[in-house]
Amino acid sequence: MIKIMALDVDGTITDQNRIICPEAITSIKKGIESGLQISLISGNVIPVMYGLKTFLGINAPVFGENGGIMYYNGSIEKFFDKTKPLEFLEYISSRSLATPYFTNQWRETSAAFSMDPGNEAIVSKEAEKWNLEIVNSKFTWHIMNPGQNKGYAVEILKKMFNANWDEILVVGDSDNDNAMFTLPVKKACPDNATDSLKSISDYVSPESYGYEIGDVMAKFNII
Ligand SMILES: O=C(O)COP(=O)(O)O
Repeated sequence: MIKIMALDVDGTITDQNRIICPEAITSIKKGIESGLQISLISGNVIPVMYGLKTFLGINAPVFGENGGIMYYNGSIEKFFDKTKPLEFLEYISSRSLATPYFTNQWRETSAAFSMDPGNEAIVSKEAEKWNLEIVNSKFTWHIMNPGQNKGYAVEILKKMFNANWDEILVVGDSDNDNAMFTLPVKKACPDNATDSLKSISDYVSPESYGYEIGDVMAKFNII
């Protein structure tokens, strides 16, 4: 039986323009009413996650910056530091390889940027030299510390709610969701997910951009 459902945000409960899907909100509400713990794990910043948790009535902790920071029970917990990601961002920006993203003013554990697709290989190589990780959410590139990823957040949820791996269901659509899909949890994705996530999912919904949430819940006998 599924006890915890961890959802990515952008592209999973929203469309390509980040507009939240009303059907996803309804499904989340039904899931919570049926006794499920629902968490959101995003690359986005913690003030946004705090807003989503508050206004959608999310009951479990929410995570920002790909698992680097958590909001729960009125407090924020930071698991990583932003010093090195910011130094790296300064370095690649000074070489005109990247443009810092305005949301960095609210980031506490990582840094975000945009870049020309032609720069991806060189920036990845540089990040490796700096012992940092870069990942793309399809919306933003993120610079993170080693071990900072959405899988780290799922492990925190597992401990917090004393769940077995097979009692956790993750749903995501893009590369920054890979780390939670490599855990021995149940995995589902919308039809708009990357081929790599689809290939390792237990269930690929025919629905996309938030419409899959209700379908996935029905598939796993949640609602
Ligand atoms: O990169 C972002 O800000 C959003 O990322 P998400 O797909 O993890 O929600």
